[in-house]
Amino acid sequence: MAEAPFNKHFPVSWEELHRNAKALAWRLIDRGPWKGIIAITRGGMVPAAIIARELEIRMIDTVCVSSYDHQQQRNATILKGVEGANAGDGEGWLIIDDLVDTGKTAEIVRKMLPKAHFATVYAKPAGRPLVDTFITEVSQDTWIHFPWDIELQFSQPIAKQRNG
Ligand SMILES: O=P(O)(O)OC[C@H]1O[C@H](OP(=O)(O)OP(=O)(O)O)[C@H](O)[C@@H]1O
Ligand SMILES: O=c1[nH]c(=O)c2nc[nH]c2[nH]1
Ligand SMILES: [Mg+2]
Repeated sequence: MAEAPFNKHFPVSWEELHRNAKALAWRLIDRGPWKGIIAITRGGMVPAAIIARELEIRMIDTVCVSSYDHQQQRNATILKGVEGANAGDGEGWLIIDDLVDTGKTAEIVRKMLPKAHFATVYAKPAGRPLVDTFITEVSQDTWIHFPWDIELQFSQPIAKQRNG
């Protein structure tokens, strides 16, 4: 697939992620009770852990999907489904991911668990219709940099970045 043009960059700190995942937990608590959480690996595991702590959910399983090599999207591969969780059609279950971008990953997981509630911390417009609950929307040409993918380093002044 062609490289997506990500013109904007949206770095997220651990504190921001924690705060936003907690905000998501606040939105989800009244929609429960939940039978358990299905985290979409790997990005979904971090918000899933925070939400599980806040909602006192101890039943957690994973769906293992891989679809990006950094910013390059390729065909999604399902490495593991949810056989262990006995989640049936997903009724009463919460699916957690860090974000929806094109919505490809969400589409695949929704097919596995059509009645589950799909929640993410971030959403881009193309994926937004596939999510039941999210916290922050960013534009489609924005790349979100999660805290586990980045480290502190020198940053060019904006003027230099714009002048090339
Ligand atoms: O809406 P989409 O276009 O499908 O993109 C969203 C998915 O892409 C990222 O996962 P990725 O496949 O990069 O794997 P990772 O979570 O292991 O980093 C992200 O964590 C979402 O799961
Ligand atoms: O770290 C990430 N940031 C993103 O914006 C994104 N979109 C798809 N997959 C992604 N991973
Ligand atoms: Mg992911």
